[in-house]
Amino acid sequence: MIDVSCALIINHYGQVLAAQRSSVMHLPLKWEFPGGKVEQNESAEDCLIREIREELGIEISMLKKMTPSVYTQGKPVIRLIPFQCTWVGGQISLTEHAAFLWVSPAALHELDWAEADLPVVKEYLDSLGL
Ligand SMILES: Nc1nc2c([nH]c(=O)n2[C@H]2C[C@H](O)[C@@H](COP(=O)(O)OP(=O)(O)OP(=O)(O)O)O2)c(=O)[nH]1
Repeated sequence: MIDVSCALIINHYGQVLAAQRSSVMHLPLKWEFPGGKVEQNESAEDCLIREIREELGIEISMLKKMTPSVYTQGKPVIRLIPFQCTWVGGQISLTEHAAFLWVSPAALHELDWAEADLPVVKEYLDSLGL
């Protein structure tokens, strides 16, 4: 099983950043929360700060850890570790993804999410009473 940290980056309007995997990545064109694999001797939080710098070029601050979800259908099995975050600096510039969107919570269900992200979307909507 590999640990993957991911970020629900929430802006001042309450919108959440969704990132679309590129056509050359595994799970092409699926939407996900940006992040990546936790390296050896790295915390999930440090991984996320590093990955968001690499993939989006911005600085984030952690707000809250959410419930990890384990996705067993793929290989390797993935444990997705989500964090709610705020954007604290820098300008978004994509290095790996095809696109990004700021999505209002009510519209999150409209995107074609990677399977492992669906429980994360649900937990976030539940926490808002949606
Ligand atoms: N980053 C991220 N990965 C996800 C999500 N949902 C999901 O199933 N995954 C999967 C896709 C990939 O198989 C794996 C993460 O790999 P990755 O390729 O994005 O991470 P990485 O940048 O560390 O990988 P690498 O290219 O450096 O090896 O987790 C998600 O919301 N965010």
